[in-house]
Amino acid sequence: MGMEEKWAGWGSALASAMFLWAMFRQYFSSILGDRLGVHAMKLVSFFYPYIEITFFEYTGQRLKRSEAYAAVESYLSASSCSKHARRLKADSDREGSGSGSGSGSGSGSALILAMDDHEEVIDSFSGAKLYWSSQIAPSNSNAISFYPSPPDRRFYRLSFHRRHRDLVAKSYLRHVLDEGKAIGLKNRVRRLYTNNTSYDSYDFRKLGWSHVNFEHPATFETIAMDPEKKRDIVDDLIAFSRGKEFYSRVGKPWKRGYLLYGPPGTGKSTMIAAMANLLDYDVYDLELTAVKNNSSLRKLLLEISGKAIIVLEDIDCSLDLSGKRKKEKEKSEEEEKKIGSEENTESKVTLSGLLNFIDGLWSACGGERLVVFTTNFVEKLDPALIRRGRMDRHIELSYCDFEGFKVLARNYLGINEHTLFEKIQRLLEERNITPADVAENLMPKKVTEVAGSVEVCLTNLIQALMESKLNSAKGEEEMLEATVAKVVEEKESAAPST
Ligand SMILES: Nc1ncnc2c1ncn2[C@@H]1O[C@H](COP(=O)(O)OP(=O)(O)OP(=O)(O)O)[C@@H](O)[C@H]1O
Ligand SMILES: [Mg+2]
Repeated sequence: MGMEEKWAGWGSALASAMFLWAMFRQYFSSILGDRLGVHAMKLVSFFYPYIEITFFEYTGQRLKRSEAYAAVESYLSASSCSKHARRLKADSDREGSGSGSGSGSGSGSALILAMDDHEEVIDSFSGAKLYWSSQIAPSNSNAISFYPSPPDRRFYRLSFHRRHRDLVAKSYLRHVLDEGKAIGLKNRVRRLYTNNTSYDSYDFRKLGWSHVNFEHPATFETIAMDPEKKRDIVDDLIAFSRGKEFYSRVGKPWKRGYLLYGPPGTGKSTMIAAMANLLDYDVYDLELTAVKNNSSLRKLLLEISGKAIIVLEDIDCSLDLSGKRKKEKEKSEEEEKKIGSEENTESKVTLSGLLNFIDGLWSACGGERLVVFTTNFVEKLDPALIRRGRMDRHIELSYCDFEGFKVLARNYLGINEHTLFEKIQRLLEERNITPADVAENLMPKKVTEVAGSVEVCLTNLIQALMESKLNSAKGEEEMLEATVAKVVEEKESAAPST
């Protein structure tokens, strides 16, 4: 009798035994049944001495992709065992894992190869053979429903002989997870995320964030600002990114808040990009007006990984957060009445929801995150929102000074000095011009402009400076505006109400 026939014989005998067991269990007492169950399992394990471990892609309430699954995926994509896989999936930018890459070229466009569904590979570790398969379990919802049926569940299954149990539990799994995480981190393509307009609670694959690869070239070297201030910010950021132990020692979640404020065009958004490039973090650009309510905001927060900068741009315009919390309460009571009306698609995120997002209990999930607010009008913000501890650093980005100009001249024109610098320095001391305007004037306007282009650019800048507002004149203008506003307000409040 051949080996295959022998196995087939055993297989059918086992199947008959299982069938008889099922019949038996149905008709005899549970106590007897349970005892027999133990013996039946022993019998099965005698003929099938393999142990299986399953790693599902989404676990628990499916809020978050499993880190173990992502690590296994990266490990299998990069490990030598996957070279024997016949069917692979190729993608240049897959969801969530920062997975291992098989091959590819160019930053951000690495082609990621992973085992296709129902593919099997064999790994070996300390003399043991480990069998990995990637599988997909179809959703078993047959009910006809108005909502989309739950999606299929992907998982990896590891099988090994029971004699390797200790080896797998004590060292192999640790090895896979550590290697997988390291590979994932190394091949990570940094991403810029933005939140979708609605969070689909019926399909967890429609996650709250969509992304593109993050490709902003800004660095701290190219930012025009006071060099000492710049050094201070860079040091602070680096200390934060290395501060895991410090934060756990002092009992603080590993996160830090930055408030960047200043007039338009002074480099707030550019600084966020430079921060991401310095620390190698992903950027989550949160559009608050697209978040339905506080609970959606929490779900979004849960999907944010570590090593991330959460950005809320123009926070003063995002929501009506400027009012005091009392006003906010009145407003939300009013809005609560509107709940249920279909036309009411406005965001119902409240100030307290946002405060919880920044430093509530949930905010500690994930770790290693920066929260950055930007605004043009810092005075409009509720003090609770920007108090130290929430926004740990307040950084003012202001009009271009001579030091800033020198950085831009070096970046744009490749020069460290010029005879026109003195005049420009004098003008910069007298007048307000944003770094964005300086940069625009230093940009060559023609492709062919080579000889004399430095003079042309610097003369353009001098011209722009002459046309810009005087510092003092601006100050006076602002004071005048403020006084007029105050008088009007006083008059209105003094007028008898009708
Ligand atoms: N400090 C700076 N250093 C270098 N370049 C700058 C700086 N500030 C502005 N720029 C240039 O000006 C452009 C606009 O700057 P940016 O978008 O960062 O301004 P912002 O402060 O975010 O403005 P807004 O308040 O309108 O959002 C950038 O593309 C950048 O090239
Ligand atoms: Mg901006």
